[in-house]
Amino acid sequence: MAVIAKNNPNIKVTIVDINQERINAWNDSDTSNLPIYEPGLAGIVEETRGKNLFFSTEIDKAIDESEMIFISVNTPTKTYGKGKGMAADLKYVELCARNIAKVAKTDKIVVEKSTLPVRTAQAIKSILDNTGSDVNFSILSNPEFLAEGTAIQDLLNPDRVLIGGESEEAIESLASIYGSWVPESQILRTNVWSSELSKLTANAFLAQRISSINAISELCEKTEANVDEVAKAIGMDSRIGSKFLKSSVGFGGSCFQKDILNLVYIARSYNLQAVADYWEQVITLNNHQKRRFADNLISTLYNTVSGKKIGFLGWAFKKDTNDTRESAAIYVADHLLNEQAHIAVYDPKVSSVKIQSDLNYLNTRSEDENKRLIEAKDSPYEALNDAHAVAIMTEWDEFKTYDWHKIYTKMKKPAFIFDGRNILDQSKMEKIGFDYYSIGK
Ligand SMILES: NC(=O)c1ccc[n+]([C@@H]2O[C@H](COP(=O)([O-])OP(=O)(O)OC[C@H]3O[C@@H](n4cnc5c(N)ncnc54)[C@H](O)[C@@H]3O)[C@@H](O)[C@H]2O)c1
Ligand SMILES: O=c1ccn([C@@H]2O[C@H](COP(=O)(O)OP(=O)(O)O[C@H]3O[C@H](CO)[C@@H](O)[C@H](O)[C@H]3O)[C@@H](O)[C@H]2O)c(=O)[nH]1
Repeated sequence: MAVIAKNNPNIKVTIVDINQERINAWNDSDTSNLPIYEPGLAGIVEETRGKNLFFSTEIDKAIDESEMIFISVNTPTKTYGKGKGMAADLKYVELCARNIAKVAKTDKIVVEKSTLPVRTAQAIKSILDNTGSDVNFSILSNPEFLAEGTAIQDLLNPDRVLIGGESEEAIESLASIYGSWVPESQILRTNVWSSELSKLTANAFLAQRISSINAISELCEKTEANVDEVAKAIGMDSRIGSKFLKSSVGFGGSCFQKDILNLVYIARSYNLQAVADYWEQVITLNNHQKRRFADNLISTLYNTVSGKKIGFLGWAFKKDTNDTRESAAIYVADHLLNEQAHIAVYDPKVSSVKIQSDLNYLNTRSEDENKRLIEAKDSPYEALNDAHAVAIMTEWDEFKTYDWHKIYTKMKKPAFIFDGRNILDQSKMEKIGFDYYSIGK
């Protein structure tokens, strides 16, 4: 919405949320307090806020005043009832639709911006069309393809913008907003169902590439092949392409797992078992990769980490974000804590409170125990002081620039590095004296 506001000074954009604390943070005059850390975002908020970009909790007022409404609320995996652990929970989307139906007195274009199961537009339409009033609603699907950490660049230069809908007038109205900065050839129009399904499919394909290269990484470790060399060799085939082939401790983030589980659930609900089984393997392999990383660490440390200090570099699910949702670090830490390890974490953007709440959410042990076993440190050197091993969980660039000689001298010997992101130079680390382990080598 900030990027839309920046590129359309004549359009008033109001972001409304039920969460007062979040809205307050978005309105904070010190932009370092914005709730999301995303390179380039604070500058755009500063440029547009109070001019044509507004943040508020007055939801009904914003609905009343708007001609176009983007539903962008969360669609997490269900934690209860039918489809628990698989289906997307659409209650927040439905609440929005009901709120719009209740408040709207003039015609509206309603845009599905949240990631939704294919055919959700039908449910939204049914709610909006049964209000008894003569207000007309046009529903569009306009999935979001930005990746966190590069969101602003992705939005300013999107590979494509996808708009699915029936009403040509509504489609062109939304297309003209993007048209102020996106070339016309990159604005794709489809039917609603193709648009909804394309979003789930795009995420499934992207995640599948990571699970595919991660599956090969395990084979590399057995055969003296090097996964980075294999990725480079296959990526130079233009049919395969070089992007998204970086082997890692496992993908995280709020989207991939949730959207694939949702895809699997939809396939099963149509009784397409082979299709569902196929995509489910992407998640199975990802869970295996996270577990394998933790198990390797334990077995290398002479089969026990009990009472040992393990330093974690990184907690976010990828670099350049403060988002930790589904981060591999959470699951690796949980496994090591079950083995009574002590963990000290340094992440440049993640707070100690967040780390504790991520672990408490898993409900594996008491909050007090989590507090006792894992702590966040303000500097990497503190986190690694006296540690038996370093686990690199996020690929923050600054990790490469540390004084690794100094870190080595302060660690217990033998000093181990488990590089879950393959970011350090193996020969340099070995020369310093580290026992260095990475993924797929
Ligand atoms: N995060 C991403 O990078 C990304 C990228 C593409 C698509 N998506 C999709 O966008 C959607 C939102 O994701 P997110 O990461 O921003 O989630 P989020 O949980 O960070 O934010 C959702 C916000 O919606 C608010 N909300 C919930 N119900 C509301 C209501 N009835 N009225 C007003 N506000 C309400 C919540 O308070 C919260 O602040 C999801 O469907 C997700 O799959 C996210
Ligand atoms: O080669 C790679 C690329 C990514 N990752 C990991 O995969 C996860 C997801 O990364 P990324 O896709 O870059 O970030 P997200 O913000 O989760 O973005 C994905 O999910 C969004 C939400 O649906 C979509 O909009 C984006 O297009 C899609 O890339 C992270 O843990 C990465 O570290 C790898 O391990 N290897």
